[in-house]
Parts: sequence; C-alpha cells; structure tokens
Amino acid sequence: MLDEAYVQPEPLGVVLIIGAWNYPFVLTIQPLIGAIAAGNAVIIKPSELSEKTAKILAELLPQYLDQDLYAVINGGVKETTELLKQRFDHILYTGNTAVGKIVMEAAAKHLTPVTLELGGKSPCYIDTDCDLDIACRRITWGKYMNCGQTCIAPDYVLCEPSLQNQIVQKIKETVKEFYGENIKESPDYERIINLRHFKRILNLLEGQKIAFGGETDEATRYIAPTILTDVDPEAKVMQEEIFGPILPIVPVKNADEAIKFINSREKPLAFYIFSHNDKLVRRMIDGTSSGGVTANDVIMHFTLSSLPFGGVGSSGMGVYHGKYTFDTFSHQRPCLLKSLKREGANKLRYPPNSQSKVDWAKFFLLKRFNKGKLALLFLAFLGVVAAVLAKAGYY
Ligand SMILES: NC(=O)c1ccc[n+]([C@@H]2O[C@H](COP(=O)([O-])OP(=O)(O)OC[C@H]3O[C@@H](n4cnc5c(N)ncnc54)[C@H](O)[C@@H]3O)[C@@H](O)[C@H]2O)c1
Ligand SMILES: O=CCCCCCCCCCCCCCCCCCCCCC(=O)O
Repeated sequence: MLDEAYVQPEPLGVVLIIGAWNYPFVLTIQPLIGAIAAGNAVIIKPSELSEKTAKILAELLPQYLDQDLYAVINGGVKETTELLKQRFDHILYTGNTAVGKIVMEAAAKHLTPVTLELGGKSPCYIDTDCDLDIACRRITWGKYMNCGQTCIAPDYVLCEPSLQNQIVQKIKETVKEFYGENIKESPDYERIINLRHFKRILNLLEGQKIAFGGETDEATRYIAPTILTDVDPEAKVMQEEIFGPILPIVPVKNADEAIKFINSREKPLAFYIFSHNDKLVRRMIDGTSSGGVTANDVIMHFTLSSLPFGGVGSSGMGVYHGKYTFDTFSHQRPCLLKSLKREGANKLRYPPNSQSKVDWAKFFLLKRFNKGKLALLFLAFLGVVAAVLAKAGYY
C-alpha cells in the first residue's frame, strides 16, 4: 500500500524488420516508427522483389535518420539468411508462412522473440439478409485492389447458392464502374509482381468454372478481375492463398455450415461477414477464429491505429499498429520501489514461521481473515474509538 509500483517500458535493443513486396513502404516504415518510438536501433530488410522501393528506402532513410542507429540492408535469400545468423532482440517478419518458419527457427537459436505477419485464405461470408449492392462494391474494392495482392484481401466468398448469380452480376457491374470497359487501360488496375506469381495464379484457374473475367496477358502480367462459381472446397484454388485477382465462390447451405467450413481450415488472417443481422455477425465472430474481423466491409480493420493488427495460428503471431507497435518493441518492465522503513511489518515473512504469521500474511496478501482475527480487528477498532473519545473528553 505504501510502495510505488509501475510498469516501465524499455527498448528491447536491436530490431530486425523484414518486409514483403506487396506494400513495400508501409510494411517496413510502419513497424519502423513504433520501433524508434520504443527506443530501439533498427535494421530494415526490404523485399528484393519490389526492388525500386527497396533501393529508394536505402537512399532516403540515411538522409533523415541517424545512420548509426537505423540501417537499410538490401538483398535476397542469401543476404537475409546471413542477416538471420546475427543476434537480434526482436524480429518482425512480414511474408509467407513457409519463410516465417525459417525466420522463427533462426530466431530460436538466440531466443529472439518474433512477430510474424503472415498470410492465409481470408473468408468472406455474405448473408441473405444483406444489401448486396453495397457488399459487392466493397468486396470488389478489397479483392481487386493491388490486383488481389493484399494479405487481408477477401480470398473467397461463402454464400447460399441462391446468391451466387446475383453476386457475380453485381461485382461485374462494379468492376466496370471502377475500371471502365477496358480494364487493361485503367490507371487504377495493377499487375502481378512477377512471372513466377503470374504462372502460379494461372495454374489455380485450371479446371474452374469462370463466371466472369479470366483474360490474361503474360507479356504485361495482366490478369483480369475474375470470379469462379460453384467452386469445390477440394479444388487447387481453395488449397493455397490466392494473392491475385481471382474470387472463388463456394456455396454453403447457411451460416452454420460457413462456420464449420472456416473452422475446418487453418486460422485465416482476416474474416469478413456481410449481414444486416447483428446477432448473426456476433455469432459468426464467436464461432470462428481469425487474425482480425471486419463486418460489412473488407480491409478496413487494418486502417484503425486503435486496433491491434496480426494473425493467429498459421496466419502469424504478435500484433502491431499504433500503440501496439510500441508495446511489441518494448519490454514491459515491472518496477516496485520500497523504502527501508517499516521493517516490523516485514518480519512476517522472515523465519521462524508460525501459524499466526501465516494468518497475518493471508490477511495482507489475500484479504482473507478468520473469525478470531475479525474479533481482534473489532477490538482494535473499539480501542481506537475509545482513544478518540477519551482525547475529546480530556480537552
Ligand atoms: N500479415 C501481413 O501484414 C502481411 C502483409 C503482406 C503480405 N503478407 C503475406 O506475405 C505473403 C506474400 O509475401 P512474400 O512472402 O511473397 O514476400 P517476399 O517474397 O517479399 O518475402 C518476404 C521477405 O522474406 C525474405 N525471404 C524470402 N525467402 C527467404 C528465405 N528463404 N530466408 C530468409 N528470408 C527470405 C524476402 O527477402 C522478403 O524480405 C502472402 O502470404 C501475404 O499474405 C502478410
Ligand atoms: O498486404 C497487407 C497489407 C495490407 C495493406 C492494406 C492497405 C489498405 C489501405 C486501404 C486504405 C483505405 C483508406 C480508405 C480511406 C477512405 C475512407 C473513407 C471512409 C468513409 C467511411 C465512412 C464509414 O461509413 O465509415
């Protein structure tokens, strides 16, 4: 009661931030800000795939930040492997799950804590009680933004079979509204990062029923906004994160079947539910697990600095954004400041031990006391009252 107890966040030391190529600026600078705020030195390793952003980060950062404390190291697998042999005090990695395991293994050698911002297949459930026009506009935005190369893009849609055709029609209309008749010419429609990913995505289309889109151009790595209908849960496109502009629709009987479907797979990075029915929204949140959730929209939980961002299970571990980034890169150090006085009370914890000492310790620590102690306390209280009365009478 008389001591001072507080939590003093302290810097961890040297932090390594490994970024991914799909949002190469935000995925390195956002964690960097929190790591600096928490007082750490930082090494940034941008993705070699987004080579121009990597180059510009290495040119710009030293112009504005202390070069002894904040470094940018560019390179690919070889350089990152070498970097990971060093001892860091925290590693924040953004990228795919397979490399996440490599990072965690390397970190374990030094007992370095990790934050792993990974991916996964983020489901999107559309309820029959829903404004389909709005739902489809928001899904079109989140799915085809950056050509589907967004970690929290809705990966696939779950809905009742009766909604399928309407969804296709409405997304089709929205694509036209967003990107015009000639999508290829739209300055707002992006391309696939490289040929390897282009071929990987095309491979996912094999044997599928294309309800919309499907046009591709290898020379410019263009893949049109595409929708697949009646997709078999066992199909290739349902086995890995798509990370491209393909939206499979998997018909389910109802919300309960959707919950079962989601729970039978790895925990996703995000989960989206579109419904007017608030009770259903909460039931679906309670019945599933995912890194984050947005109801009646997509992507937007990422934009709130008041919410922690991160995955769970195979979609990652640890969180950042806003104050959570500061906390991730800090050690929460508990401090108790006592004085050298009141040694009489402290004698309770020193040997020789006795039942009376145990009872008093219970009283102080657990706020638990037996009836005998209660009587004693009552007597003490009466004594205090008597003393006060006597003093008042005396004066
Ligand atoms: N959770 C998030 O915030 C988030 C954000 C963006 C992307 N992602 C996920 O990232 C994935 C896409 O990114 P990616 O993995 O293709 O990015 P990537 O290929 O850029 O790899 C990520 C980083 O890992 C490094 N790397 C690659 N192979 C390595 C190895 N063998 N050893 C050590 N380091 C290695 C790269 O140099 C790069 O810096 C998707 O799964 C996506 O969902 C997650
Ligand atoms: O790959 C992983 C990283 C993901 C990065 C995703 C970045 C996404 C950025 C999206 C920015 C969206 C900004 C939208 C701002 C405009 C908002 C207007 C909102 C009006 C809201 C009205 C309301 O009803 O709430």
